[in-house]
This record gives sequence, C-alpha cells and structure tokens, in this order.
Amino acid sequence: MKTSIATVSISGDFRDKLKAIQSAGFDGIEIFEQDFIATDASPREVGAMVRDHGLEIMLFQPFRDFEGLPEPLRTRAFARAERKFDLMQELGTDLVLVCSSVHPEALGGIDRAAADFHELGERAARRGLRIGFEALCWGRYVDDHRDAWEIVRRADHPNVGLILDSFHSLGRKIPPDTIRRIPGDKIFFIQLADAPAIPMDLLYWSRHFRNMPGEGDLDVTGFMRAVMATGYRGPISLEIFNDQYRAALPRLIAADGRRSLVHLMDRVRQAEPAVVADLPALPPRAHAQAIEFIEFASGGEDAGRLETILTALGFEPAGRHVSKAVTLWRQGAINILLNTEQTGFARSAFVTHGTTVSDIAVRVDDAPATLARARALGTDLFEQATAPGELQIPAIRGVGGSVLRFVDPKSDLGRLWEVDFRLDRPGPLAGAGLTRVDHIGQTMIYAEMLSWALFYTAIFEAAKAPMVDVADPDGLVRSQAIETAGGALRVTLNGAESSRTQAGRFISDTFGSAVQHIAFATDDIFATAAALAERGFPVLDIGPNYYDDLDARFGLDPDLLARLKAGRIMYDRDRGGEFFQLYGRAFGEGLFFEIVERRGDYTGYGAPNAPFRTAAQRRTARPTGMPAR
Ligand SMILES: O=C(O)c1ccc(O)c(O)c1
Ligand SMILES: [Mg+2]
Repeated sequence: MKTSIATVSISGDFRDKLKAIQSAGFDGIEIFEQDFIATDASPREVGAMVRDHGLEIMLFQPFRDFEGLPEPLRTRAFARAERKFDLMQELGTDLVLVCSSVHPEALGGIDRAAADFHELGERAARRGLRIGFEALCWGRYVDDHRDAWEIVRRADHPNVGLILDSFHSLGRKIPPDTIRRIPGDKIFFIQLADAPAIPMDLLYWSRHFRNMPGEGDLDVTGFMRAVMATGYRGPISLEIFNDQYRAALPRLIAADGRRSLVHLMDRVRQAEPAVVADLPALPPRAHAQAIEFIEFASGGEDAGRLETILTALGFEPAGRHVSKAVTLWRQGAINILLNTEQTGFARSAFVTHGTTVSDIAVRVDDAPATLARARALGTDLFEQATAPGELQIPAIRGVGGSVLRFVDPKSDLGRLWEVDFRLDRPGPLAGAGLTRVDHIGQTMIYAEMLSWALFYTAIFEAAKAPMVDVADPDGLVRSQAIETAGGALRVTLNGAESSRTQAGRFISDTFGSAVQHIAFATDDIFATAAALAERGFPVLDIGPNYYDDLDARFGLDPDLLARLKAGRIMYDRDRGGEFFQLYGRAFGEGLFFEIVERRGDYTGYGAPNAPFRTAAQRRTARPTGMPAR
C-alpha cells in the first residue's frame, strides 16, 4: 500500500519538505497549491524536483467552490478548472481534489452538483485526468461523505470518484461503518488525520489541531478498517494542518507521519485480519514487565554528588560492570546504574547534558521482537561496541537522544546482572523502603510531546492518560502520562511552552529534552520519610498554605494532616484511592527525585499538587542564569 503526505503537513521550503518526506520513506505527496505557488520553480521543474526525490505527486489540491454555482459563475468555475488541469499536466499528476463548496452563491441540490461533476469528469477524461470529491465538514450544502458519495454516484462518470478524509468524517461523528457501503473502486484517495477531542468550531479545529493518527482521540483505526473493507487499496495519505508541525523540524514530522501510518495499518490488520490479508505483519506492541534499570551518565564531582543523593535515598552499591566504569546501585527492585566512563556514549551524554539519564531499560516479553517492531516504526537503532562475552542489549534512540533498551527474561538478556556485572551482594536491599520505579518524568518542548507519545504507544502496549495543564509560576507546562495497564511502565511527558518554566529552564540548561525526574514507589511513605530524614536526604519545603488548603479540600484527620505537614508530604485523592508524594530538592541541571505511595487504585500523578510543587522548586532553585523576576 502506497503512503503519501500532504506538503502542508511539513514545515520549511519546498525542498526541505521533499527531503524530509523522502527520508521518512513515503512513496508520494499531495501537493498543496499554495506550496507550489510559493516556489519559484515552474510547474515542470517542480514536478521534476518531486520525482528526483523518488516521490510521486499523487494528488493536487484543493480546488474550491466548484459545484452548484449559477451562471456566469458556473462557466468561470469550469474555466478555472481547465487552468488547473493544465497545471496538473505540467506537474505530472492525474488526480485533483475538489472540496465541497462554501461559496455564498452556491445553490445546492444533489442532482445539480452531480451534473457539474459529470461535465467536469468529461473534461478531465479528455486529458486523462481524474476528479476526487471531498466533503469538507463545514461545506455549505455537502458536509458529509454520504452526500458526497451520492453526488459521485449520480455523476456516474469513470473519472469522478470520492475522496475520504478521516477528519471530516470523524470530526462530524459520522459512523465510519457508513463507508463500508461504498464500492472501493469509487474511492480515489484517502486522507488521514487525527485530532484531540476539544469541542470547538470545526474549521478552526481542522486547520490548527489536526495531528497524526494515534496522536489524537478520533477513531482513525475504525475509519481505516471501513475503508479497507470496501476493497480500497489506493494510497493512504496524511493531511495534517497543525500549528506546532509548522514550526517543528521537517524530518521529525515526516518520520512521525510514517510511523503513525505503520502503526495504524498494524492496528487495522489486528482488528480486521480478514479484510487486510495482504498487509505485512509486524511484531505486536511490547508488553512491558518492568523497568529493568535506569542509567545515569555522570563524571567528576557531579558523580560524587549523585552518589551522595543515592545513598541518602537508601540505595547501596551492589556491584560493578565487568569492564566499564559503571556501578550498580540497588534498593527494592530498583536498579540504578552510574556510568562514569571517560569515552563512549555515556561520556558524550554527560558532556552535552551534565548528569543525565542516558539509558532506560525496559523488561519486555521478547526483546528482539520489540526491537524489530521499533525498527519497522522507523526508530533509530543504537549500537555501541561491547567487549567479548558481554551482552549486546537491543537499543533504540529515545527522548533527547537518550537510549531505550529492551531486555527479556527468556534469552541471555535475562542474565544481564550475572553476565555483565560482578555483584558484591546478592538479594534485595531494603534501604529506605523504595520498592520500584513508579514513573519516569521526561521534559521536552511542547512541540515534541505528540511525537514522543506516539513513539511510546506505538512500541509498547500502553495508553495515553488525559493531558493535564500544570501552571508553573513562569508559564504553562502540559503533562501527558503514557502508561501500561498494570503500571509496569509509566512515563510522564512534560511539555514546556515557555523557556522560563522549571521545565523550560531544564531543557535549556541540559541542552535538550531529557529525564527530569524519577519517582520511586514506597509502601509506607511515612516510614520512608523518616528513613530519608535520618540519612539526610534534602526534601523540598512545602509551605503552610498548601496544608491549610488540603485540610479545606479533603477534611483530613488532624493527625494525618500533621504528619503530612511535618514530612513535607503532598497528598491527593481520586475515586480509586489516595496518593502521597515527597519531593527531593533539585540537583545537577535540575533533576529531582520523587517518592510516592499509591493506596488503593489511585490512577493519577498528583496533578493538583504540581503548581505548588513547581512554586516551591522555584523558591529553592539555584540561580540558573535566567533572570529571576
Ligand atoms: O481546510 C481546508 O480548506 C481544506 C482543504 C483541503 C482539504 O483536503 C481539507 O481536508 C481541508
Ligand atoms: Mg482533506
């Protein structure tokens, strides 16, 4: 199945767009008329340029306000169409998208529109061109693919077909199964876009908030299942109008686009194997069992400071790597690696970012299969030479150039600690009562959030939690959790819009997106708090107003409230249970640790507390070179 993307979806000039689209592996493009006009090349040159990039122009679009006009506008519309046919022939494409009219003088009437399309089909046929009709969901008389299909059906011309755009159908809540009654050979082209479920004006929503399939909330999978059921096997094309994409790196968006299509068609195949027997199979999304380890890259005095903090958190050194300057720190089921190598990837990560999480390893059912899936999704593989006898842990590039590794219990990777490490002390260490990694918080610029959410949900059997806004004193930070059903893998993506927020400063201070915090779980937050106090773990101060408000909101038992206040522990509650949070002070470039206890089935991350936590962090932050106002 051929893949395509509309040139509007990508930023940059025309050449930037083509390069990015080519390198992401698309077969073709939808050329947006405006993008063509903005170039200084002739139509023939543009056509040649596209083909020089190994791409096909699959569609020219849009042709607006055509059907149902009274004379003399009608005659003019046909003359306009002939001009565009000339252009298409020079560009070298045979299909034009006509979107439903919004013309104030359009008359409506299905038969009138059908007659117009029949005539347009005749004219197109003379030149070997084809017409595709798309219902814009804000079209004046045609805003539903069912009406567009009826017009195409009555136009009854082999050169006139239907174009379906998932946004227009799903944005209007038209059941996708209505597509199944359309013959596949009358569907000329498929445009795909997702969007977040935010109630707003349809046109504004479409032009600013579309995103890649899987990045939003629309049932694009259901839409595509219905399309495939018709027998359609033409191109699938992304048509994404999105404000962030227009400002993002062309290559990033193009690669995400390809990834979203691979992921989408895999979902379609799984949901409806009978209708897509011809699609290639992909290894399934990985089931995450646990976070196997988190590796810090550090060096010099910074490494000593991190060791002090780990010690204060109750971790103890439990072994060393057989050949590298990597120490294993353990507590409960948590494995932290501290890498102080002077060469290689960890070193360059440290030099670039300061003390930073360079690697995260996730234990999955089948590591090689996970790697194969990630590769099919177009992620970048990561390899670094290993000494003989040491394990080559499958790895890809993740957030901010860090490394995401996959281990599994069924291969040699399950013996990682015995093979690659010399363990000083077997068995778990109780320490301060930290049991496991609850979640990892990765901070990035807001424009990258959709991309990383897609990355995680396409690789792992994981879902997105609703996005929450966190009001940092210096700007808004958006937070989106990606989590597996049992919570074995929980990642919170924090997107900073302003460089002055805690998150924004972290990005500039660390030169890019990275893990900003790690939350460890405990089964007894008060016992852990006492143990940490004994070890001198520096805790973030939370002001008294917070506890007064907490009392007002929840009417807590006075004894509990006093204990929370004394321990600087934050509290939240939802329908399922209770949540306790204790924050450490930031260190290094703004990294911090958090300790949490979940009681019952609390599902969140303490979002109501985040504004007060960020304010407290701002009060205690060291100067960062940012003007403190
Ligand atoms: O926003 C628009 O006008 C517009 C144009 C062409 C399309 O294919 C579309 O889906 C929307
Ligand atoms: Mg469209």
